[in-house]
Amino acid sequence: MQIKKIDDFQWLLPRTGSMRVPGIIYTNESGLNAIKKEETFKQVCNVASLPGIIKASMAMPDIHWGYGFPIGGVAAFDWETGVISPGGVGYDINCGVRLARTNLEEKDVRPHLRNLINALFREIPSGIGSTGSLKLTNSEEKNVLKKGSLWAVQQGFGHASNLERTEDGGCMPDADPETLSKRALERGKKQLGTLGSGNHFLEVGVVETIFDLEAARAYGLFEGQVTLMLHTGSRGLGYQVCDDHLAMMTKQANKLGITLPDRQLVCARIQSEQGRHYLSAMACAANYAWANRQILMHKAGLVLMDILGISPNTLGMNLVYDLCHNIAKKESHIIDGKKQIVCVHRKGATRSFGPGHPSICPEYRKVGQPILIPGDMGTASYVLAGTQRAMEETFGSTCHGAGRVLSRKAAKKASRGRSIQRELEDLGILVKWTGRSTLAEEMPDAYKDISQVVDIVHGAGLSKKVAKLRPMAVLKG
Ligand SMILES: Nc1nc2c(ncn2[C@@H]2O[C@H](COP(=O)(O)O)[C@@H](O)[C@H]2O)c(=O)[nH]1
Ligand SMILES: [Mn+2]
Ligand SMILES: [Mn+2]
Repeated sequence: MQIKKIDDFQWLLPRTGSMRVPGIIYTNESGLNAIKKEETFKQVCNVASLPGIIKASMAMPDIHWGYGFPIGGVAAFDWETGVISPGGVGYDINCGVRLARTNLEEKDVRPHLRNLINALFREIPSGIGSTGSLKLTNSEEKNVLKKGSLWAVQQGFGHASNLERTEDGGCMPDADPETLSKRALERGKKQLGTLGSGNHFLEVGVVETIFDLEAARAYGLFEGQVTLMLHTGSRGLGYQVCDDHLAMMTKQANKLGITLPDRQLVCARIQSEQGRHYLSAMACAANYAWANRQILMHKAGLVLMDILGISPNTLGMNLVYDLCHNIAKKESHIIDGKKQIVCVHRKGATRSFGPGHPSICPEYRKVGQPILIPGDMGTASYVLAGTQRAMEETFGSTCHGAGRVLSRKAAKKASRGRSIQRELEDLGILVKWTGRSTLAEEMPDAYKDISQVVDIVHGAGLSKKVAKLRPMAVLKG
């Protein structure tokens, strides 16, 4: 497959065959070598062949293979003529990250760390298929699906001020619970307030370095500060929505009038009944995920206060931001000098809206929206800020994590004969986990070097480095 260097951070996959637009990969020379080129480039090119795609099929430096669309992929489709694809959103609809800051410093927490991680492990249900203490009635579940984070706040989980620090206020419009299958609703009733499995985590961290003082001040971050980072999504409900709609769209794939290069790219016109049906169900799952993260972060704050024996004022917990990295959104962007309404698919990619964007809350608007980039449980995570350049080049998007370099199977093999827990403890990081293979599959070597990935999006101007966080204690699914 042909690839041409555009500059130090951008590579072009020129149009060939059925591609309607070119592919663009954001990475550098060494990042390019780390990508499994055949399978991932092919996925970028396949996405470029879908109807209504605008500008380019893009990939961020954390790119790796995904179902149909690559993880780390960004693609925008014209709202009138384009398509929506469940594989372009992913199975875990609105999987995302939220970060809370506290008034505490490492020295306040370090002596209690073992008790803290044990208590978090007790209080936050985790693992595949885990169920929570919240058992929803049918009508309560429908309210969750319609209201998202607001529902959680109304039940006493967190504060109303959290909403404006959540992407889209923690609620996508047009969420109609009647679009969900019985099975999806059934799965959702028992799983609200649970972390999930494997890659999902709750992490106690500390701000190690500040790169951009003005943005860090706006976000309320300072060196030595203790933070809580949460990564989870819409659990079995979101999975079921994706699965249901893949099956429905596959049945009616002939309606699209094109031959798909890969069956996993199955999609529907945005302006079709099927397209609208999926978007409404996706919005329900997105709202469920926001409520889930709102509940879990509140619970984590209660555990911190209990273990440290401190008051809410001493803890001073405040949401920095909450973002989704598996979503399709109706957005307005300037394309070739003209405003255009598009459906931006970000699958393993994060919104990166720059300074002045009206959707950013007033405290952050001057510096751009916060972006939360988890790395891995043994290295680091980053806080970045959105940029104008991202608005111009990538429909306001950047990377979402380090991205895997080892498959789960390869990671398990590479961990044989090692104690990942001990390796992490030697670095001062405590870890508790639920799944039998989680620690091996999720070990730091399974992921790309987060600092390199972040240096690429910073160098490419898609987002700006604000702060680096170091993990202290990690709860994994
Ligand atoms: N700080 C931590 N980051 C982690 C951990 N496990 C995974 N990760 C990073 O999160 C992203 C999430 O990507 P997804 O596609 O799996 O949703 C992943 O790429 C890693 O970089 C962790 O325990 N702590
Ligand atoms: Mn997820
Ligand atoms: Mn995720």
